[in-house]
Amino acid sequence: MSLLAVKNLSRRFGGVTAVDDVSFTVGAGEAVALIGPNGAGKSTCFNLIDGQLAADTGEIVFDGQTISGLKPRQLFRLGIARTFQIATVFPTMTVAENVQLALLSHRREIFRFAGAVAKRHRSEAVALLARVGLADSADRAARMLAYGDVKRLELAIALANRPRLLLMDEPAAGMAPQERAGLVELVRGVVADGQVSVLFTEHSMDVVFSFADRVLVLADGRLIASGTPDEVRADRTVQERYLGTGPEARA
Ligand SMILES: Nc1ncnc2c1ncn2[C@@H]1O[C@H](COP(=O)(O)OP(=O)(O)OP(=O)(O)O)[C@@H](O)[C@H]1O
Repeated sequence: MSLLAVKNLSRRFGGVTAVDDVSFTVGAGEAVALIGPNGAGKSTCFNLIDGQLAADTGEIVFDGQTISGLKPRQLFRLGIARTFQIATVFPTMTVAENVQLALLSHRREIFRFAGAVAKRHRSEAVALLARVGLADSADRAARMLAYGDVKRLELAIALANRPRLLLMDEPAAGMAPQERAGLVELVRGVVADGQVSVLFTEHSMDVVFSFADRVLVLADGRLIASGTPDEVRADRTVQERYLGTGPEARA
């Protein structure tokens, strides 16, 4: 059974059909890329899946349960987490405290222990930081981190909530090629560990083709292709409508 099943999802904004009868699945332990040109409907799809937007029609099923209409916080509790293109961390807190805060939140202890973040769940936070290669930075202020490391911290924060599905908005945006490769390797490792599936949007084709098990291509709100990276790369429609005209094609 799929972990996530999106069925005939549609959402309009005035005269624009941002997502138009889109259906796809994400299996347990799978990394799936959702790609397409600007305005294709990728963010709207994410906003529908994580409950920020309501669909006009269609259904979203997570782990066998219909989740259409649930609020972001309820979905978060069910195990759907999201990282954003612009990383969201608390810059004046230490790297470890950022993760400790997420652990407090996950355990619903945030109101009881908010004043004592520095003490709670420290060793678990450091273990999560080690998983993303940031253990040595545990006691630095988050604002001191290089951009690529902020993205790693954001991943550790997301993992603190033990998600089963991680939605990643352009995880490699703004990164140098070497940082990108490091992040891909890291997230691949997390997926390979089991338990977490990833659905991500990305404009960097090197990330898409090195990371995704499967690729979904949107254009004008419609799913125009899906398949393995090789299948999608070879697809004439995708080449014409996206890859052939995208920035990567010109690079
Ligand atoms: N809140 C909104 N109000 C009106 N129109 C919207 C809104 N959100 C998205 N749209 C429109 O829906 C379409 C799909 O937008 P969306 O942001 O989902 O695309 P995208 O594939 O994520 O693009 P990008 O790669 O540029 O982030 C676009 O035409 C956009 O202008």
